[in-house]
Amino acid sequence: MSTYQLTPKPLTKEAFAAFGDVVEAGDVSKDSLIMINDGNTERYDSLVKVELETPADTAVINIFRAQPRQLPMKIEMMERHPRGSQSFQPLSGEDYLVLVADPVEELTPEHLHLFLAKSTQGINYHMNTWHHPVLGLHKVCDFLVVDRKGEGNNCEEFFFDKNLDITIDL
Ligand SMILES: NC(=O)N[C@@H](O)C(=O)O
Ligand code: NI
Repeated sequence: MSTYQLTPKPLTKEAFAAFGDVVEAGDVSKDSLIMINDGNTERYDSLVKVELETPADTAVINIFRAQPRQLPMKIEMMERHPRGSQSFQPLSGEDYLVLVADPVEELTPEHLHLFLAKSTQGINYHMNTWHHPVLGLHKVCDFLVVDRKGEGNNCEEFFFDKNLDITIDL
């Protein structure tokens, strides 16, 4: 049995850029920030473009209510959405984990990248980015999820060899 233990890096725009976007107010380029509502409100505008495979697809807004993961946690699979992007915005005030992988067809533990996202940071997986299903921590957490609805299968899964012992922890 080969053992791999991953601990997270802090989530930053730069570190996550190959996999998607970090969605947060405050640290954005000046042209994203628009004052609206007669100066009452800061609009952090168009931080992410929702990716949809065809014009017939629709972007939908969901809420995922995730049970907290028990750590250390064994990682058995990854998934990707080939027909659209998927974003997660935390609603419950808790940090969470984000596990992504390099764009290869046969994943090995070396392709995995684990990030710790702050409770103020959302993420957007670019279309077809390998990721683990939502990894909420500490308590039941809600996430606002924007992703693609349309024809065809939009979820491909990869299962690691059962002889691999891959675990994530804080
Ligand atoms: N299956 C589903 O909608 N959830 C996953 O895509 C996920 O990333 O959590
Ligand atoms: Ni997903």
